[in-house]
Amino acid sequence: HLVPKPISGIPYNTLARYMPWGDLITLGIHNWLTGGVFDWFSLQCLKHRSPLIQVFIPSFSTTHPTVVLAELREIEDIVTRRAVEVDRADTMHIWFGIVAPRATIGMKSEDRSFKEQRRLWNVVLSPRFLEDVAVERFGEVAVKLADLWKKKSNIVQEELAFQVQDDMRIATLDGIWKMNVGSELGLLNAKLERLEQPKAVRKSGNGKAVFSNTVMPEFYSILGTLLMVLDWVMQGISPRMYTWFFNTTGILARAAKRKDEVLKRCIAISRERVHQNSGSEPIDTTCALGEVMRKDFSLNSKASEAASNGASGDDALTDELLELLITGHETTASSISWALKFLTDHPEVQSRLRTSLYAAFPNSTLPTAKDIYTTPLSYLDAVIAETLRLSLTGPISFRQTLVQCDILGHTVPAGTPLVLVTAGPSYDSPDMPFVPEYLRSKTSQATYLRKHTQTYPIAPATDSLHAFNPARWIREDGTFAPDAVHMLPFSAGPRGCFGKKIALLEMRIMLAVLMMRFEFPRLRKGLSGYGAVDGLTRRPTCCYVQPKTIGTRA
Ligand code: HEM
Repeated sequence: HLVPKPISGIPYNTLARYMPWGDLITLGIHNWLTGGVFDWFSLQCLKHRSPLIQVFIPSFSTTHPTVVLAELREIEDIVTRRAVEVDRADTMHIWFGIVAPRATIGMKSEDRSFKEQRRLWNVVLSPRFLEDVAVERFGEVAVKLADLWKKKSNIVQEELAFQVQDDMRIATLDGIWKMNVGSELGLLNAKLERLEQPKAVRKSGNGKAVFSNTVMPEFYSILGTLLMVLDWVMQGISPRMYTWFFNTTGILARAAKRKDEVLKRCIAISRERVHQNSGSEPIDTTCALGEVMRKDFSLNSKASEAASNGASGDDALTDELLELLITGHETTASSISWALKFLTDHPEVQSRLRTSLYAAFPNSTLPTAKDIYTTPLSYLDAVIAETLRLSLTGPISFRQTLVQCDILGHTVPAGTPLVLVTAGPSYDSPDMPFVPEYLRSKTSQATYLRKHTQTYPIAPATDSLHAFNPARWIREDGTFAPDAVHMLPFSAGPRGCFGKKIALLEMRIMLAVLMMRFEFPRLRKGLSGYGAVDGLTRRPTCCYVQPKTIGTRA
């Protein structure tokens, strides 16, 4: 046999045991034919009609099979209550290690550096930072994105549609940069300026326009190279081979060097400002880095520690900052793009959303970002929840068993990689075999008893789980019901999404501003496909809009 010994009793593809690359070839073919990777894991569970299967993927482990779990209740139990047995997978460290080896995303939760970094960066999740800094920064970006689309639609006289994934990506990157670093990255500005120049439209016809390329600030291409490397390493047959290739060709080294120079300069400026003020005053509340430096300063002066090698060392800070820039823009860009697609294809939902926003903000001007953040907006929250449910932006979490443990009645050895399919058959294929209670972990059973609730998705009987219907998240009294459908789009527990609060506030502000400034008419079939490609997230391949400016509120 060419792959590790299977775990007894857990289904697997028999042929894969006799193939040098195990299941990787079929996964590769699936990816080549469909652009998907994440859904392949769900398909294997459906094929074996089991929520627990094993696959052989040498790039995840050459010594253990990879166990795939697609059962939401058990996944939630593992990520929230079994952190002593299961932690972040080594593969994540290999993948992210290529661009940010000291970033927490790849570290085990018990690592000292993980704890130190998190202690510093947790400041960005404080209610004060979210309301005073993050909301303001994303508000500025949302308005600028709307200005860009207004200009674009004026140029095409509101008669042609255009793709927006790229605009979304640069807007979310501008936003997360501003929130973290405080300065302008200038990507939306560059696009706005390009529209002032001749030949703003490269080509048009068939109901759509393609705008000319823009020369972007240097950091954009540096980050683009790092993301390309990360994408290849994550999806490639052998992460080590790609790491070697990118290292020997110098592609990675050049981008990494420039990235270090840029980010370390930002760190140095923030540190200098805090030191000049002896760290005592809340001087730099305009960005995360300022907050982190202030916290670092006070921790270090209390403990009289040197600030050079720990979490506050520049290398560690640079990697963590890069991690947040990467995880904090592509995820939200994909999710907001999916939301726009769903809303464009469901005019009745779009108009109900707009009406609810007008009711909440009856004045003729646009509400401020803070108003959008602090006002109860049930239907907007429902649209966001429904988008997250259906878009499957980050449908998989990677873990690894630290010790031998039981999963759904099977003994899984220590060191086994786990692929947790949060957005898989357990909530969109109700015909998966029922899991008897006795097979579940003790903590899962106890929680179930305590909650006394049905934890599987409960959709109204008349409504298909595949339909985009935000109303399923609205209670009879009109309030938002966050638990209407059991789902984990951000995973959960100590290693769930660090940026969940930021993502939700960003989606709220962006969608409210865009919906109050534009109508997005339904487009012809060729412009509304639902194809997707998987990279760091599941991204739509076709996301056209044809924004029509709404008069008085613009
Ligand atoms: C709609 C947008 C987003 C979605 C759907 C999403 C989803 C996820 C998921 C599924 C994970 C894996 C969790 C696990 O392994 O259990 C994750 C991790 C993470 N996310 Fe997000 N995310 C989003 C936005 C953001 C934003 C805006 C940030 C940063 C500001 C961020 C930062 C992170 C970080 C740092 C991790 C690693 C956490 C750790 O290792 O402890 N995410 N995210």
